[in-house]
Amino acid sequence: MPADLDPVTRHPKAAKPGEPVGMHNATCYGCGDRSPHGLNIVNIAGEGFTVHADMRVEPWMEGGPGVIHGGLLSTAFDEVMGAVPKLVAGAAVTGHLEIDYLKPVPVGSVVRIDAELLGMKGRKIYTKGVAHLVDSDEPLAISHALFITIKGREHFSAYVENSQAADEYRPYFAP
Ligand SMILES: CCCCCCCC/C=C\CCCCCCCC(=O)SCCNC(=O)CCNC(=O)[C@H](O)C(C)(C)COP(=O)(O)OP(=O)(O)OC[C@H]1O[C@@H](n2cnc3c(N)ncnc32)[C@H](O)[C@@H]1OP(=O)(O)O
Repeated sequence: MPADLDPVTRHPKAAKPGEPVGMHNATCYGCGDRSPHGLNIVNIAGEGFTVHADMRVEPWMEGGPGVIHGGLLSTAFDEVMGAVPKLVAGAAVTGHLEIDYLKPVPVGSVVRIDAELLGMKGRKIYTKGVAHLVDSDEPLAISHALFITIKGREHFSAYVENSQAADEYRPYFAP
């Protein structure tokens, strides 16, 4: 992370502490409420530049016997940490995501991910996430991720026809 970070302020339209951060997209696998096989994560804005979300570890999320699949946990990190840019900048996509898995996360538990802004430089937004059980502060996994701000229309215009919601998006992407 660069030493000469930019000053950051909360976006005037950002969710207030305790409010849900808006979905990326209704058909987003992470947060969409119209993603039939998705995680349906609800990101909640916190104080400062933080976001958190709880996720019940369902049997279909299993990797090793009785514990969550690591790739699925990485999706949850990507989703919750990916909501942090919405507090400060708007649309952004993941450029880099890394995870240290410290302890298994049991099927049947409720895992909480706490995400925070570490800093911003130009289009680059540096974040950290910690996964723990809702009733414990012991970290089970720690993630660092870099998000890059984008212009949504430009970034997705070549792909929007692949969307489950292409019919609804088409008018917004019309030249
Ligand atoms: C009316 C309109 C309606 C619009 C509706 C839109 C609604 C939806 C809105 C938002 C949806 C968000 C959904 C989030 C879902 C959860 C998060 C995900 O899963 S996202 C999916 C996975 N990620 C990707 O698919 C990215 C694929 N990568 C790219 O597209 C490009 O590489 C991109 C955009 C990340 C950067 O490309 P460049 O050409 O724009 O910019 P460059 O110059 O390469 O990078 C900018 C700066 O970032 C650094 N950078 C880029 N990637 C880096 C990396 N991997 N590591 C370190 N630095 C990196 C570069 O070195 C550069 O730094 P220096 O400004 O020069 O200092």
